[in-house]
Order: sequence, then structure tokens, then C-alpha cells
Amino acid sequence: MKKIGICGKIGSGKSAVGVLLAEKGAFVLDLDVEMHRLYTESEELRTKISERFGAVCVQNGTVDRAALASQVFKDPRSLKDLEKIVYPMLQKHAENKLKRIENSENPPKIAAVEGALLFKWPEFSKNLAEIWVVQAPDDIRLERLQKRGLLKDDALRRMQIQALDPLPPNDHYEYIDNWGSLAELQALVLQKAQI
Ligand SMILES: CC(C)(COP(=O)(O)OP(=O)(O)OC[C@H]1O[C@@H](n2cnc3c(N)ncnc32)[C@H](O)[C@@H]1O)[C@@H](O)C(=O)NCCC(=O)NCCS
Ligand SMILES: Nc1ncnc2c1ncn2[C@@H]1O[C@H](COP(=O)(O)OP(=O)(O)OP(=O)(O)O)[C@@H](O)[C@H]1O
Repeated sequence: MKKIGICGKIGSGKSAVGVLLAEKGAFVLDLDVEMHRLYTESEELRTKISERFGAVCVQNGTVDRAALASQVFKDPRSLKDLEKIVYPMLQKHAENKLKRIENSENPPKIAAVEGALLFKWPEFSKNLAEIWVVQAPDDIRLERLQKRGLLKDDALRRMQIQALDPLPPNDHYEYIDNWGSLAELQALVLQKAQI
């Protein structure tokens, strides 16, 4: 089983790449989705979020993501605090899931972990054979995000905060330019994955 990472800025098309790989039989782990799951599953995590960001961020047995987003994406220091709380748990959770898939009876040829900020976790990403970097210009990403339903100001705030973390050099990057059609993206993905 070849383990790859899919990273890239918000709206670049990581999930679109993930869907194309999954259609070809790959196992795809979306870290955004896993994070949301942990917010519901872990009371310990909710307590830590409530202590740092206020009880307003925990509602009905889960984290109120809109309330949390409104705090952390306008302030890099708050975002760092959130990352310190969530990353150790998210990383362990993702590694356990990958291990389970790898040790299953019929492991897939490819397991992909999708996360905008994978490159910020060297201890995790060092175990990936390749890191795919999905990229598209800012104006196209903004347009896509608005079409997906994100408010323009929210999208811009996330784009601005991500610009503070440029991609560090790494020999394992494979770039995927996603500013054409979905059909063009599909052709690129199939060629890169050799599936
Ligand atoms: C702040 C939260 C609650 C907002 O939830 P929401 O449902 O609105 O967004 P969602 O989780 O679907 O993320 C959408 C996109 O926002 C961007 N984003 C999320 N977290 C971060 C971050 N820490 N830094 C920069 N951008 C981020 C990414 O491009 C991501 O794909 C949530 O994003 C969160 O818990 N973030 C911290 C965990 C994290 O860093 N996840 C990314 C793992 S690679
Ligand atoms: N080549 C493309 N042509 C047209 N629409 C696209 C293309 N690639 C992605 N999209 C659309 O753009 C939106 C953003 O793409 P996607 O959700 O895959 O980005 P992402 O990088 O996963 O974003 P996030 O960081 O929020 O998770 C989606 O609605 C997706 O369907």
C-alpha cells in the first residue's frame, strides 16, 4: 500500500482529487472530516476547546465550528493554540486508521491522506511516499469557495492566514495544477497515480 498526502490551499481542489482517487479504489482519509468526527467523539477535546475558546464554542455535544472559526481565522495566535490542542489527537487518529487499513485483508494500492496543512507535520508526512500539492490561483479558489457556499470574507480570512505558512522545501512534492476543467484534473490524477 502506497501512502500519499494531498495538501494545498483552501479551495485548490484537494477533495476533488480525493474523490477521483477513491473512484479508482484508493482509501482516502479527509483530515477535515476526521477532525469534525473527533469534535463529536471526544469529550476531552471539547473540554479543552471550551477552556481555551469559551463555552460558546461547544454546543449539543460537539464543537460549534462556525463559532470557533470566527475566533481562530482572524487571529494567528488563537489558531496556533487550536492547532496545539487538536494536532496530537488528529495525528494519532489518522495513523491508527492508516495502520488498520494497511493490515486489513485486502489493502488498497493507494491510501491518501488529505489535509491542507499536512506539510506542517514533518513527523507524520515523513511516512508518506509522496506529497501531492494541489494548486490554483487565488481568484479561482475564491470563486470556487463562494460557489461552495463560503462567505467571501470567511474565505478571504482563511486564504490570508494560510499565506503565513508557505510550503517548506521537500523532495517528495508532486504538483497538480488545478485551474482547468474537472476532466483535465481527472487526467492528471490518473496519470500521477498510475491507476
Ligand atoms: C476551525 C474549524 C473548526 C472550522 O471548521 P469548518 O467546518 O468551518 O472548516 P473545515 O474544518 O471544513 O476546514 C475547511 C478548510 O479550512 C482551512 N483550515 C482548517 N483549519 C485550518 C488551519 N488550522 N489553518 C489554516 N487553514 C485551515 C483548510 O483549508 C480546510 O480545508 C476547523 O477547520 C478546525 O478544527 N481546524 C483545526 C484543525 C486543522 O488544522 N485542520 C486541518 C488539518 S490539515
Ligand atoms: N477543476 C475544477 N473545475 C471546477 N470546479 C472545481 C475544480 N476543482 C475543484 N472544483 C470545485 O471547487 C470547490 C473547491 O474544491 P475542493 O472542495 O476540492 O477544494 P479543497 O482544496 O478540498 O478545499 P478545502 O481546503 O476547503 O477542503 C468544490 O466545490 C469543487 O467541486
